[in-house]
Amino acid sequence: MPGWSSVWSNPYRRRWLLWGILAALYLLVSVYRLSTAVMAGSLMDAFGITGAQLGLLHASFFVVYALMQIPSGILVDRMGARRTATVGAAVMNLGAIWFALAGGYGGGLGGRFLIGLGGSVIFVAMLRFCANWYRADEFGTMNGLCIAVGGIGGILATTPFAVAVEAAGWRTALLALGAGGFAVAVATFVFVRDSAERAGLPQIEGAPERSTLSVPEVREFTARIVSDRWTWVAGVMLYCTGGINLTLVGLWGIPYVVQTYDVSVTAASTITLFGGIGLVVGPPTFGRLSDYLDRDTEFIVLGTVVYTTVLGFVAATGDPPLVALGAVFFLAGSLFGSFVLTFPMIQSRYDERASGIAIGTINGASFAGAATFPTIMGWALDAYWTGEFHNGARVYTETGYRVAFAIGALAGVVAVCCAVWLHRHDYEE
Ligand SMILES: N[C@@H](Cc1c[nH]cn1)C(=O)NCC(=O)O
Repeated sequence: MPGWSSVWSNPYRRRWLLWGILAALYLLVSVYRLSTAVMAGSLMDAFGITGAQLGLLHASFFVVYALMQIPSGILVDRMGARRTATVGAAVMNLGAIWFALAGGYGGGLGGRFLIGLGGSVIFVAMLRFCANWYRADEFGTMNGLCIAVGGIGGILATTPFAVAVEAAGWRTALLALGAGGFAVAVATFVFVRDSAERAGLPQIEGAPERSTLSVPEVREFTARIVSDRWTWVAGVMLYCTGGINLTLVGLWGIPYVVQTYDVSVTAASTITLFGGIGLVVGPPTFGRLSDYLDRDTEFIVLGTVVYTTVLGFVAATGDPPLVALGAVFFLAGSLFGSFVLTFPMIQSRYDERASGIAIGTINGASFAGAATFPTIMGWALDAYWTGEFHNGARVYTETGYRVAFAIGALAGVVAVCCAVWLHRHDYEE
């Protein structure tokens, strides 16, 4: 076991410690963003709100998160990962405490808005940190590991958070997370440094100091990245795949399983848990494979084809065996690991100092999908609804759910087209 002083003085060890602090912040982002599912009943009761108002409360996070991705990239490339993540973490945890103390719906919306606003900068800051502290041929693996941390957060937001809410109440559970989050924000400011040089350590071989951008450079890179056709194609692919994943795991997956298989919410949440496990396993695996084999678009094409096939399978069968459904959710989560290989790809298309803007721009697309697909799928479900209610909630038909999954498969077809374009474009370059 290396001693503390060797961890501190060795840049190859110190970077893991600092990455761990940022990862703890991102874990919290992920817990906060998916926590409404577990608190749904308590929130409706505490604020006296309808399902639609609860949906808006949940979606408000994704709207602000998506809109903030390009500004987050700009902040990270201008101010550095440490300062951006510290401010973001303070705002996010202030939002959580605000939410926990809210007396009504307006206060709750304000708190959730602040959680989304502050949380939106953490992931991009963490990747920018990785770009400075890890070599280019380690970046795919680090990118996958970062996404996996989000997957762990998604898992913690299910049964473990439900147990905490049950034991202490939603307000106390959120207050505890907010207080813990503030402590991590302080640790970020005190310990994290933007590069080995800034930490007073020898440079990491192959990861040179990447200085921040000037204001004219920010303008120039933002304009170039946003007007690049490659950005749009990768963005549409992430919009379709990330948006559908987050919608299935975060919203419609559980009602689908409960109503189609007549099982409890707890049992149904095991199925969506498979999606979270997939997100923990897939991204580091694809990232490692991509770094090792020096391949990316091949995995992306394969990933989109399998993704579309499994969603199409549910649409075609309607009620496949639960084991098969678990496999579908697991695959959907894991294959996201192939889609986010676009992050290291876009990073390498531009000056390394603009990696925050580059990654932020396409990362926003998944969350734009997460803000729109719930409504699109909701329309399909409503269109086939027969008027049945259970405990005040609409009971949708199997046909409605099949159409919703067909929308997912259709989005998958669009993603396949984008992936093929990216592959051919990569080949021609
Ligand atoms: N964790 C993904 C989103 C996702 C896709 N499927 C399930 N979750 C992601 O895009 N992470 C980046 C981030 O900003 O959180």
